[in-house]
Amino acid sequence: MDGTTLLPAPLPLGDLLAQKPIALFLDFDGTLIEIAPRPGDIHVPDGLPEHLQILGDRLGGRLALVSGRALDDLAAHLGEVGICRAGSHGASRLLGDGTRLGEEPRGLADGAIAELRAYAEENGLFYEAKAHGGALHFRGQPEKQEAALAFASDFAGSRGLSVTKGKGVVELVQPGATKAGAVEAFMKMSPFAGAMPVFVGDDVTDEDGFAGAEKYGGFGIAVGERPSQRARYHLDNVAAVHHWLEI
Ligand SMILES: O=P(O)(O)OC[C@H]1O[C@H](O[C@H]2O[C@H](CO)[C@@H](O)[C@H](O)[C@H]2O)[C@H](O)[C@@H](O)[C@@H]1O
Repeated sequence: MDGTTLLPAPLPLGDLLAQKPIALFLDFDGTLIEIAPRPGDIHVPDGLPEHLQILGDRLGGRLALVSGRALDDLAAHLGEVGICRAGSHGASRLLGDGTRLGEEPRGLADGAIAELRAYAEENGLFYEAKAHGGALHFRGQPEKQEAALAFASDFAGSRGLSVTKGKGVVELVQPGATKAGAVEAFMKMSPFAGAMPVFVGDDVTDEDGFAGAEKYGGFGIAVGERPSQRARYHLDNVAAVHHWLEI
């Protein structure tokens, strides 16, 4: 057994809500939807956007999606849901009514994008262009992970970028964007302020979200098999998350 599977399941959401106001932060891939071979292949379950809207109302508006995807990518899959959301690993934020919260992250220079695309093409990887950076996907080809990471580290070092790792992916992003930053930005404002934050996520970058929730007196819930360093609770998979959310 690993560290994550030893973690207990959280109290049912209804019991938590009966105790105190909760602010809920939800990761997207691997948490609300199943992982697919490529970013564009995901299947969004019927009714998910509507269920999230109802959940947001139940939480008095204290619900935010916090994804590594860019916001327009999220919108392409979910539509313009009327709940708070942060994309690009937290760097890009919208309130429920679509008002932008904070500055938009800078994208990569054209030359950098061309180099990343060329590396992906030469090495049989999938390149995902993002508003704030770029991602090299090696899902299904674990033997390519080490070289992709080494390339990304060199590339980032010479251009003042940061590297983030995820499931079958390494990403190059502008420094400073973390899911903790997104939690913090929302927790400083109404209706989130004063509530207990709970962050639910499955991947490495969600550890920042768990830390952000802890900073404001809350906790993280790790999803799936990846051992978590910070989460206090655990849910087995996407279906268990939906069940816990009662959606
Ligand atoms: O923070 P998240 O909402 O979980 O986003 C993390 C990354 O998700 C996507 O990649 C992951 O899901 C893909 C589809 O299931 C999968 O093919 C890939 O291997 C995973 O890493 C997305 O493409 C990335 O941009 C997000 O950063």
